[in-house]
Formats: sequence, structure tokens, C-alpha cells
Amino acid sequence: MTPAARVQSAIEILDAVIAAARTQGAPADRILADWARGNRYAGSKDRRAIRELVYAAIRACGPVPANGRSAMLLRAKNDPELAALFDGSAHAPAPIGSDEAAAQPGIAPPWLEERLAASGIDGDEAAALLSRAPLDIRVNRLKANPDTLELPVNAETLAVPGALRLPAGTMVEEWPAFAEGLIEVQDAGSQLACLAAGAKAGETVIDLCAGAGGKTLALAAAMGNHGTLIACDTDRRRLGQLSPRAERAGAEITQTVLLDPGREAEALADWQGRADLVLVDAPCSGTGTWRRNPESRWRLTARELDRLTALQARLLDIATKLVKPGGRLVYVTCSLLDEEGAGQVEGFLAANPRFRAVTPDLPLGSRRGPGLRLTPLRDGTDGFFIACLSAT
Ligand SMILES: C[S@@+](CC[C@H](N)C(=O)[O-])C[C@H]1O[C@@H](n2cnc3c(N)ncnc32)[C@H](O)[C@@H]1O
Repeated sequence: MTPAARVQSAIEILDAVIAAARTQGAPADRILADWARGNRYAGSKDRRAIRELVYAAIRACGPVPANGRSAMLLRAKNDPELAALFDGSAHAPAPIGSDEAAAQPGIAPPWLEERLAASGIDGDEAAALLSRAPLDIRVNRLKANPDTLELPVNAETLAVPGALRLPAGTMVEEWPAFAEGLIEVQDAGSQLACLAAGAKAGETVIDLCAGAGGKTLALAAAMGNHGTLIACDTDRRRLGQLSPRAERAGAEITQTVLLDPGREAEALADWQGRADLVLVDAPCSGTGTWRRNPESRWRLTARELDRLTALQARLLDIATKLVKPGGRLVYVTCSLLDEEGAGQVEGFLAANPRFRAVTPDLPLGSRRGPGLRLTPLRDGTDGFFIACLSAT
């Protein structure tokens, strides 16, 4: 493909990404993969270049752009080489019209930028939400020793025990160490959230929103495979991914419980007041993960944020009933909005005097209200809010 044809293809893919963002359709990664499958003439270099063009354009636009061309024009404004490729030749984008409008730059749609700023995320902190994420792995202590594990490439050691950092795009899934369950792909921020949970051998632990079990596996490793570990979720497909992962990781203590939305407490009736630890890794807006899914900021609405904060409050309420006297509740979101983090937990503490906040002892992060916050700029992780709540 010529460089100009790559730009035109990127514009068409952006059109699909924008349409999907407006209709809650497929994520950008899937749209790119589908495009590659349907356009076999594009070689690996073409695909890589197109991917770069698409993601750079997504990152550059704040509000949802009108179309793919206006998003690419925004980038072309500051890149004369890119602008020169709009030459109207075969498969190239049409020449840029003198009055043609480029999309609006920014960090996010204005309402969301305002909410972030009100939560103390602006300037460089906000810009870093759209930086490129590295690839972090967790060494699985059930099967490997972080000090002696040999990997095909040199990895950076991090302040997080057992965490290693690799360049983005490293194909770890092809390594024997991955197939054998010696390592798991997991952002260092997620690993810190698990560290904050402080799960210990012999405990009864409930991972209330386990998804595909990323944190469940880390909890099993922290527990040294001793105790009871219950992974719950309302999403059958995600929860179904846990068993094969647990098998590969040698996480033998994990059990799964599929929850019915609105009737979660019923499925967990046997565990009321029995858990040493309940982890609520709550569904959230994901503002801390824009490094990986930059177009997700075009999907979020104020109404969806309200739905999420109400769901988080409900999940916290369900969790309180599971925690035994002297136990703990650890609340985590990968969001940097206070309404999903510090504000949510402040409201919880006001309504639940049985719980008090304890500052998690972590090598990274900074205080935010009753919890701790990790940010891409300061901590080099995805954005997270973590609160440790101890019960009397
Ligand atoms: C942030 S994700 C969890 C990620 C997972 N803990 C991990 O480490 O990979 C939030 C999860 O909450 C689940 N969820 C949504 N509503 C729920 C509910 N009412 N009860 C339990 N889980 C719920 C979602 O299906 C999603 O998997």
C-alpha cells in the first residue's frame, strides 16, 4: 500500500470506530482486526502503520469527531508530511479544502474533562491518560520465582513485587512461560490493588466482581493456594474464562459463582458475615484505562456514569453483609473520577459506621480522600482508586 492509501484506509476505519462509539458497538481493536481480515492485500507493515494512524487520531480528538476525515485532518494540521498525502491520487484522500474543518482537539468531551479536572486530573495528569501503555506482567508465585525466572527478553523490574515491564506489543502469549502459567499479563496498578487487598493463606476471600479473574489469580497466588477463594460475576462469558486460566496458573482454590443481577445476595446467602476479605473491583467508567482504549471516552455519557455510581454503591452494600467482624472490604475502580472513588467511599463510610478506612501500604500511589490513587503520570500504571475498609 502507498502511504496515502494507508491514510485513506485509516480514515475509513475511523469512520467505523466513531459510528461504533455512538452506538455502543465494537471496540476499535476489533474493528481494526476485522478490517485486516477483510483486506488481505494489506501486509503486516501496512497494518501496523494504519493502526498507528488510527490510534494517533483517536488520541488527538477530545469530543467525538464528526467523521474519520476530520479526525485525520486534526493530526495533519501539525504534520505537513501527513497533510501532503491528501493529494487526490488513486486510493489517496481527497485534497484538503481551504475551508474544511478539522475535529476538536482535547483530552475528552468537555463535560468529562470538567469532571476529571474537578477530581484533580488536569494538565499533564490528564494528557498522560492518553499516553501509550507498556505491557506489564505478574510472575505467578504459585509456579515461578520472580528472582530466578528467565524470559526471552530483558524486562524492567518495578516497585511492585513480582511485576515486570515489557515494551508494548511484546508477544508474551507466544512464550512457553505464558503457556505454562508462570506469568500473567496484568497492569502494575491491578497488581497493586491485589497487594492492597492483602489476602493471606487460610482466609475466606470473595472476589465479588471477578470478571475473567485477573485479580482472582493474583489473590490465589497471595494465598499460596490455601483457603477459600470465591470468584463471582454476573457475566457468564467472562467468568467462564476463569477456569482455564486458573488451571494454567495452578490456582486450585478458586470456585466460581455466577450472580443474577439484582439478586446477588441470594446466591451468596451461605457466605453472609463469613468473609475475611471481600474485593469489590467495581464496574466503572474506566477513565484510568484510556491508554489502552482511548475511544472509550467517546462512549461514556453522564447518564451511564450515574448508572455506574449507583451500581458501585449497591455492590458495596452487598459486600458489607459478606464481611465478617474484623474482616475487610477492598474497593477498587480503574477510574480517576471522584464520584467513583473518593466520593463514593466517603458516602459509604458515612452510611456504614461499622467500617473505617485504613491507608493501604503500597510502594506507589498518593492519598485521595479515604483511599489511594494511582495515575499514569505519577505512577506509570493505569489510573486506579483503591480503598481498604476495615470492619468492626
Ligand atoms: C472492573 S471489571 C472486573 C475485572 C476483574 N476483577 C479483573 O481483575 O480482571 C467489573 C466486573 O463487574 C462485573 N459486574 C457488573 N455488575 C455486577 C454485579 N451486579 N455483580 C457482580 N459483578 C458485576 C462486570 O461483569 C465486570 O466483569
